[in-house]
Amino acid sequence: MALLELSALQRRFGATTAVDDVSLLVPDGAFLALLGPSGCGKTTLLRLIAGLERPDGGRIVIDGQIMAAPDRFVRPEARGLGMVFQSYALWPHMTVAGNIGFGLRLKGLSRAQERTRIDEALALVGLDGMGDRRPHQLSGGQRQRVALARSLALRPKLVLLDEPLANLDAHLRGQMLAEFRRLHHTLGTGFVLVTHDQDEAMAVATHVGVMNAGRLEQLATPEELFARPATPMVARFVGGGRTIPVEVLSHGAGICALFLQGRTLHVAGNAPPGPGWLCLRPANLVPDPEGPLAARVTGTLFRAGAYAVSAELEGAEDGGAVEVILPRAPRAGERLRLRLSGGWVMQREAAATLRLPVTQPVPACG
Ligand SMILES: Nc1ncnc2c1ncn2[C@@H]1O[C@H](COP(=O)(O)OP(=O)(O)OP(=O)(O)O)[C@@H](O)[C@H]1O
Repeated sequence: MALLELSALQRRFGATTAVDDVSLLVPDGAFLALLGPSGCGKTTLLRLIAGLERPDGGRIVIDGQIMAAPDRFVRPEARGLGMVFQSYALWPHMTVAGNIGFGLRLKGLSRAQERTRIDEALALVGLDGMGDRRPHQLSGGQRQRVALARSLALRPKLVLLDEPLANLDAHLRGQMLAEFRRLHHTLGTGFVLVTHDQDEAMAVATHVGVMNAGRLEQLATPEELFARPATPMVARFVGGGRTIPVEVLSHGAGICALFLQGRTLHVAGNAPPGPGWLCLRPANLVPDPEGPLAARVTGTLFRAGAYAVSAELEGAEDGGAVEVILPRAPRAGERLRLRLSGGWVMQREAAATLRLPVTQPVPACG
């Protein structure tokens, strides 16, 4: 059964359409990350799923149950979901156990059952024995774990995470990401994570939905997003990608022949002959003195032990901006020779019609 099914979902605020005709279907046990630039509508979409916003149109089905439709609206507390927010939203005057137990009160459990659920939830997030502390006696990372334990204690079918790591430092963020992944594997609970950090999304998600101006541009596995972006926006947004205008000469068996810098190159793609975009990520351009392409260095940043070099492919229609990773610092204006070790070609016109069929389930990845 599908974990989450959204059909033609709409949410408007005055003249702004925050969520614009979004349809998607994710399978049971998926970890969905909603990714996109600020203001693209990802938080509104999460709030619609949670029941904190009412849609202006469309339908939300969670685990086979209609939660919102033109004639139906299930209240947030009746949706059986867990929610973890950036702010943690813990009660400061209650102990950790009290905070976790608060949501359990409505479940009609006995004191002993409640205690067992609290202890189980604390153990799940690695906070055994901390039930008597108050939130101010915990670190930021520990508070985030309490917020997570509180939602897991309810044994929800789906946990919604709204930028839950935004207040943590890089080290703690890494730890919590590993924790989310572990919990997802061990519990089999579905997760929906809202983030603007693509490394975060790619690290934990089985499926990533990229949003732009209220619309869903693509829903795919992280690997698919990298290898086969559906729209120019996804190509540019994910993984430091750049798009170069090219002329596609022919297309067959998933390979496009294209014309660039006076040469014919063969690159994976789905574009018919005519104007196309060559989508390149830094890893697709390899320095090679015999390489067929030439580019001029325009800037350099030292990053993660290597040089992230901005360059311009010679002769490209729109300046040909690309990024290349070099093991040495290049000279300003240096002419680099490069070869392609990957890339993706898409049609330049009518890119919107190239959207992948997001209403179809995407196979779960390992
Ligand atoms: N309650 C509201 N009233 C009016 N406009 C709103 C409201 N909530 C969101 N919006 C608008 O809807 C659009 C989408 O906002 P949303 O918060 O969903 O984006 P986001 O992708 O989560 O952004 P960010 O990453 O900055 O949090 C924005 O233009 C925002 O200004």
